[in-house]
Amino acid sequence: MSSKKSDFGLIGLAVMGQNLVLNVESRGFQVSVYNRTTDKTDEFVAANPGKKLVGCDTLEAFVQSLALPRKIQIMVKAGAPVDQVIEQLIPLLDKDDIIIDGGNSLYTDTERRDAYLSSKGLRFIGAGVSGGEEGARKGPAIMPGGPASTWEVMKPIFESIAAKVDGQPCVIHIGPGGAGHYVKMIHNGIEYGDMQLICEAYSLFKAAGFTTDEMAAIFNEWNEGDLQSYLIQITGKALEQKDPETGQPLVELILDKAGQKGTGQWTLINAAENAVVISTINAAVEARVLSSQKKQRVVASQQLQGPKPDLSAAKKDLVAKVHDALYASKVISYTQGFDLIKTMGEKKQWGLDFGGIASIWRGGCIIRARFLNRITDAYRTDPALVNLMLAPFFKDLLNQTQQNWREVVALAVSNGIPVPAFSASLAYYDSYRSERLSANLLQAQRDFFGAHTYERIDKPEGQFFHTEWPEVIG
Ligand SMILES: NC(=O)C1=CN([C@@H]2O[C@H](COP(=O)(O)OP(=O)(O)OC[C@H]3O[C@@H](n4cnc5c(N)ncnc54)[C@H](OP(=O)(O)O)[C@@H]3O)[C@@H](O)[C@H]2O)C=CC1
Ligand SMILES: O=C(CO)[C@H](O)[C@H](O)COP(=O)(O)O
Repeated sequence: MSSKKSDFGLIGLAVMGQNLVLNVESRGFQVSVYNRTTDKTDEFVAANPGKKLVGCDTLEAFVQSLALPRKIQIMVKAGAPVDQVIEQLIPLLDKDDIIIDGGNSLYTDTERRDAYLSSKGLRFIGAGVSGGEEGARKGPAIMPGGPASTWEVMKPIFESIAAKVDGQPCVIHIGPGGAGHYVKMIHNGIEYGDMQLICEAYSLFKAAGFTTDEMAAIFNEWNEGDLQSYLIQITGKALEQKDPETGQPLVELILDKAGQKGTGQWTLINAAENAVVISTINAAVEARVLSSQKKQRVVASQQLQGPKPDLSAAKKDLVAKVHDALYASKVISYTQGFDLIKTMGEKKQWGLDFGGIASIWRGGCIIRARFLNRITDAYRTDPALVNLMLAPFFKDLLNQTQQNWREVVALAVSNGIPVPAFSASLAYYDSYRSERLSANLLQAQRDFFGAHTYERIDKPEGQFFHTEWPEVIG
């Protein structure tokens, strides 16, 4: 073991932890590592000879191997394991040591841990990390939350390991307390939306008779244009992949039951609590839920009738139309995600920098995409922007794409092809741009059955009226 104290320590050597350690080490730092199952520590260190790694079989040895103030990142399963590791660390640490939780923790857990560790004289950063295995190794996007003074201590390491776009590291101090994990949660919600929109494009192409290789070529081409993004890129690559056993496109052999670990659902709960509409993300989460009910769907497919999907007649223009439907729906999804971030940021007084958040998502993370430059510009031009759709670039884009977007949704609906995220996005757009909705009738209904009162268009706002409606129960 090196006699020099390590610059950084990491607990939790699963896929993310291992790759982050290699990333930090590659930037010139010595890193101590610990994993509950100690064989994994030994295997990891043995698999990486010649690197500045210090493998530790006990937490005591791990803590003692670190330079003061200690900087310890936890990369274990989110939830109770994080609390367990923290409890084990507390008696071993000195005042002002820093614990960083880099997992997908719920932001309210982060707030609780922040207050608890602060009461023990320790410093805490809750940092969302995105980029998967490859991002962790080569440069993730990092969303750290916690005291600004603690961020300053961590900044050199975080900035050196983060992805770079235009020379800028994909990490900024998001805000105090749980702000970092909150923004990571919304990132994941948006990730769900992006993925579902791509899957809806795929289902339309399938119904039009495109082969898997043709679809791969479409996504590869889209990745050269406005839709350029990591998720479009990997979709093209995934569609190209052949199953070694059968030679068939692998994607067509994968069971259509989506998994989820919970960050999308947390986003929905938070949106409901804050009365913010995130219908595209909502549709994406619910699409995963319905997909997972495979047995029920198989039974229903034999009992519930609908049109037989056939878009072959529309095949010629379909690629351009679906491109626009996807692009417009994606704008809506980010509009809703940023609306939620803005609402919570204001409620919690986090002082969030929306342009900065969009800018660090341009690299390293799963939702990295060319069009995040446009969101960055929109918020840098007008940090108080009420709704992203109203920024000049997005307003024009939605005007230009909407005819194709409407045609795609109409085509899907008339062919019985579920496009919940495309259609929810379009409904949001049409609702938001409606000067008058049907809520006048809804208010009448509320007043009718519950004397809930209503306002009138011909009287000042804030005056409430009640009508003695006719009795309907004899
Ligand atoms: N995988 C991904 O692409 C991404 C994951 N994340 C998040 O990063 C974190 C780590 O993810 P990932 O690398 O996938 O690993 P996992 O979420 O699969 O967690 C496995 C690690 O947690 C450790 N662990 C589990 N329970 C305990 C416990 N009670 N005490 C101590 N250690 C425990 C395991 O140790 P042992 O070996 O002993 O079982 C192992 O090191 C998670 O919060 C995840 O949500 C974030 C971005 C992307
Ligand atoms: O955090 C991530 C990327 O940023 C993970 O990849 C994400 O947790 C995957 O979520 P799910 O398993 O729910 O699809």
